[in-house]
Amino acid sequence: MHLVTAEEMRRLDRHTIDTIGLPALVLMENAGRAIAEAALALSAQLELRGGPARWLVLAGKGNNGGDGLVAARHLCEAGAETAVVYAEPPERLTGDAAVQRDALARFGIAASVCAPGAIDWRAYDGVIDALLGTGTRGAPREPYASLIREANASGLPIVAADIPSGLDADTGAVHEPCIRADRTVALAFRKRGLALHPGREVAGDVSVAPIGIPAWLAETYGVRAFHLDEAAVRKRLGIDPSLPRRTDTHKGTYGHVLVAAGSLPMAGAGLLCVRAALRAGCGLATWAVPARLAEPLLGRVPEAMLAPLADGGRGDWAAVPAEALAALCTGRSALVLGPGLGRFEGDSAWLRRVWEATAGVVPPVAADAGTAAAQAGDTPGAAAAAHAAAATTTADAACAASVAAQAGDTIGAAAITHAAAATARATTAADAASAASAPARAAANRSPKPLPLVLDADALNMLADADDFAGWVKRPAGAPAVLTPHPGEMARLLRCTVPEVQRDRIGAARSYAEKHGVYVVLKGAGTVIATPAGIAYVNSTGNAGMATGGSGDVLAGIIGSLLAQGWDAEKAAAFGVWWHGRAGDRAAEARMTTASLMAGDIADYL
Ligand SMILES: NC(=O)C1=CN([C@@H]2O[C@H](COP(=O)(O)OP(=O)(O)OC[C@H]3O[C@@H](n4cnc5c(N)ncnc54)[C@H](O)[C@@H]3O)[C@@H](O)[C@H]2O)[C@@H](O)CC1
Ligand SMILES: Nc1ncnc2c1ncn2[C@@H]1O[C@H](COP(=O)(O)OP(=O)(O)O)[C@@H](O)[C@H]1O
Ligand SMILES: [K+]
Repeated sequence: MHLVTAEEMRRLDRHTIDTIGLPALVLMENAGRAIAEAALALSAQLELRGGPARWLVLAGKGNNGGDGLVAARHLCEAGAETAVVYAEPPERLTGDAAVQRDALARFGIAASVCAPGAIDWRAYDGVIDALLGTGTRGAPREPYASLIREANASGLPIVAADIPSGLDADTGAVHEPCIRADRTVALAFRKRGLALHPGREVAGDVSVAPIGIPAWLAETYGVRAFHLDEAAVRKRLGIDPSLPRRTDTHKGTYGHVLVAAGSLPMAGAGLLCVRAALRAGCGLATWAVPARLAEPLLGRVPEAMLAPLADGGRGDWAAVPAEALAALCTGRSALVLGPGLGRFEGDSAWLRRVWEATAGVVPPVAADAGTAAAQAGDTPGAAAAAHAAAATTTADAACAASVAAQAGDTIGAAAITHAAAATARATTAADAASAASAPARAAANRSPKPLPLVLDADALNMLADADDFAGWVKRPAGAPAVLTPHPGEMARLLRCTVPEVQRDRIGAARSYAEKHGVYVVLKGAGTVIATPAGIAYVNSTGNAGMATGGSGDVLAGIIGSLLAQGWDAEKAAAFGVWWHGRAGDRAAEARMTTASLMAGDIADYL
C-alpha cells in the first residue's frame, strides 16, 4: 500500500538489518525466492516446448543482481533450466551479491559474462531482469544498455526484480533504454516509479513481495505516499466501496450539493457534473446557472433543482454577482464551482468573494447594497439586494428574487420582489437598489455558514491569476477546499511548466497543498491526491478512454457530492478519484474499445 522512494527504501533496509537484526542475506534470500516464484507461476502459463521452462537471469553487479542470483538457485531447485549472464565480470560483485555469486558457482549453474550480441535468446523461455534496481543513477550505461535492448527485442516474457532496469524508482521516468517487463516483483514495498506514469506502463503486473521488512516500519519512518487501490480504499481510508446505507434515512441525510457550472457554449459541463453528483449519492442537488440557460436546461436532469442567476441575458457568469451565488449556499452542504464557467473581467476577485463567503466571511460588497443589511449580517438578504441593485432588467431582478427565495430568505425575497416591481416602474438600477435595501435592512442577523468547496476548470484559472491568493482567508475545518487541476492548470497554479509538473507529480501536488492548506487532485494517468498534511495517493484505476471532454466535470461532481454527504476531504477526494477511475474502467469494458468512452458513460457506471 505504501509507495516508497529509493532513499526511503534504503533507510527501511538499514533499520531492518541494523536495529531489528535480520541479516541482509536473509532479505536477499526472501527477495530471490519471491522472484523465482513469480517466474515459475509465469512458466505455468507459457506454452513450453515439452521440457521444463528455460530461464535466463540477467544479473547486474549490485544487490539487484544478487536477488537475481538467488532466484536462479531457486529456479534451478524447482527443476527449471537456468543460466546466468553477468553484465560485468563477476569479480566486480561485492558484499552479499558476491556471496550469492560464489554459492551459485558451487551450485553448478551455468554463468557467463555479457558480450553484446552473443546471447542466443531462442534458447530461453523467459528472462529475469536483475540488472539494475534502486541503486540506479541516470540512464543505463553499457553493457547494461545493450542487454536491456536485446532482452526487449527477444520478445520473451520478462520478470523484473524490484523495478524494470532503466526505470527511475522515484519519479516513474523511463530512461532510454528501459526493460519492458510483463511482471515486476517489488521487494518489500512498491516503489513510487511503479505507480507513476510512464513507469507504470513498463512494469507490467506488479506484485509486492514481503521479504522480512515489516510494513509498519513505513509508518514509523513517515512514508506518506500510498498506492490507491481497492485494498487502500478499504484498509487505509476505511471505506466499503459498495457504500452501504442505513435503512432509516431520507434525502436530508445525504446532503445537498450546489453546482455552479455551465455557460454558453459549455452548458454540458454542468449537466455532467450535476448528474455525476447525483449518482455519487447526495440527497439533493441544485444547479446554479446563468438565467439565460435555465429554460433550455429545464428538465435535462429532472432529479436536480435549477437555480437561475440573473445574467443580463448573456448566458454567462460575467454579470452574476459573487454574492448572488454565495446567497444560494445557505442550506447547501457543499459547492462545486468551475466546470464550464468561462472567464470574465474581474473574475479572480469574484472568486475570492465566493471563497470567503463559503469560508464563513461576510463579503465586503454586501455593504454596498445597504450598510445596515450587511451590518445585520444577513448575507443572503444583503447579497440578493446587491444583486438586485446590479440588475438592470425586470427579469434579472425577478431572478434575484428567486435566489433569495431559494436561500430560504423570505425577507430578502420580499425585498427583491419589491425591487423587481421598482425596476419595472423606474427601470434604473438606483431605484432597484433603494427599493431592495429598505426591507433588506430589516433582515435577520445571520452569518454565512462555511461549506466545503470544489474548484475545477476555470475556477482554477481564476485562482491561478489571483496574485493575492496567499492573503485569502484560511478555510475553517469543516469547509475544506478541494482543487482538481489537470497538469496544465497545475502548472498555472504553480507558475511553472507542464513538463516540470509531470516530472514530479507527487511533489507538485503536495507542495501546493501544503503551502495553501488545500486538497489537490492532480488529474491524468495516475491521478495524485495530496492533502495539506503532506499525504499523497497515486490512483490505480482509470484508462486512456477517459481522456475525453467532460470526464473532469464528472469527477468534480463526484467529489462535491461526497463532501456534501459529510465525508472528510481526504476520503472524498481519494475515494472520488478511485471510484471515477473504476467507473471509467467498467464503462470501457462494456464497449469494444476505450476509444468509445464518453464522459457521460463514466457517470452511468458509478
Ligand atoms: N538490504 C538491501 O539493501 C536489499 C536490497 N535489495 C535489492 O538491491 C537493490 C538495490 O541494490 P544496490 O543499491 O546495490 O543497487 P543496484 O543493484 O540497483 O545497482 C547498483 C549498481 O549499478 C551500478 N549503476 C548504477 N547506475 C547505473 C547505470 N545508470 N548504468 C549502469 N550501471 C549503473 C552502480 O555502479 C552499482 O554498482 C534493490 O533494488 C533490490 O533489488 C534486496 O536484495 C533486498 C535487500
Ligand atoms: N490516460 C488516462 N488514464 C486515466 N485517467 C485519465 C486519463 N486521461 C484522462 N483521465 C482522467 O479523466 C479526467 C479528465 O479531466 P480533465 O482533463 O479535466 O478533462 P475535462 O476538462 O474535459 O473534463 C481526469 O479525471 C483524468 O484523471
Ligand atoms: K531490475
